[in-house]
Amino acid sequence: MSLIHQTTRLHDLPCIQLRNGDARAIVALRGAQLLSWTPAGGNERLFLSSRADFSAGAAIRGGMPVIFPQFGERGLLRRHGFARLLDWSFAGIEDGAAIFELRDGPGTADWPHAFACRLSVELGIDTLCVGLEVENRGEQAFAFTAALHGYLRIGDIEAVALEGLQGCDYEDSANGGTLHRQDAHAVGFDGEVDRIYGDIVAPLRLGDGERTLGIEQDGFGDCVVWNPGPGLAARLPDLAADEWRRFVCVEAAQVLQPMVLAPGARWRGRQRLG
Ligand SMILES: O=P(O)(O)OC[C@H]1O[C@H](O)[C@H](O)[C@@H](O)[C@@H]1O
Repeated sequence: MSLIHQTTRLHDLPCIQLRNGDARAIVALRGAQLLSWTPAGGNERLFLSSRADFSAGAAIRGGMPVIFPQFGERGLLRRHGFARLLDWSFAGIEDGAAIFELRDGPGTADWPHAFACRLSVELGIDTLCVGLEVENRGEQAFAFTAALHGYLRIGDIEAVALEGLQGCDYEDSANGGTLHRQDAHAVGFDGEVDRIYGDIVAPLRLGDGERTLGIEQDGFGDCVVWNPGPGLAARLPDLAADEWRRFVCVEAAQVLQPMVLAPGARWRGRQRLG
């Protein structure tokens, strides 16, 4: 099978729809943000909020936002950086993957560096592999943090277990950044969970009692696990009541150690779901 693409619109945003056999994915040019992924013969695997704000300048709640060059509030830029808010260009299909590009320009002036980002989306029959490449095109080194902030659709949060993190240390962002070790075999979700796990090596498995999803990453050193729980969810205007029960974010991330790129250097990270 080979990857077929066509332009489309979703929520009034220009998008690229990808097909490989019966597998489908939709990527908005805004943010190069995956909004939908359906493996062949399966159901939608990404969560997109029914109250997502698709207007210009807003961050879309759901899918897979690309976070660059700043994760969260770890720097002077706006929260989670600018990459998820800007229009990327579609560069076509290369080696079986759809390629999206973002370069420095007027929308990135707050971060005074020359760079090129390439996001690759490889749609398999029942897998999805998303890669982020960052190139320093300037004369000075720069540092960045980044993440593929996927909202993974689940049946119900109560039955969810995330395996593969046992023994990993994590920063607990929901509790003042305190440091802990994951002792339990699986991460469960009982209230707000917002953690940055470091030194990820093993593949992860997200199970919701009905199906499981394998999650692998390379290049990215960390994994952010987030669900807002009922308390924080009630304060998020772009999430409907109880929608927090329908997703878990398992984000391939480079956060704890910002990546430093010398002039001309490139970094690559990717996450594989399936
Ligand atoms: O609401 P957003 O800006 O999209 O951020 C959503 C979430 O992103 C990450 O997962 C962070 O770890 C969380 O602290 C944050 O709440």
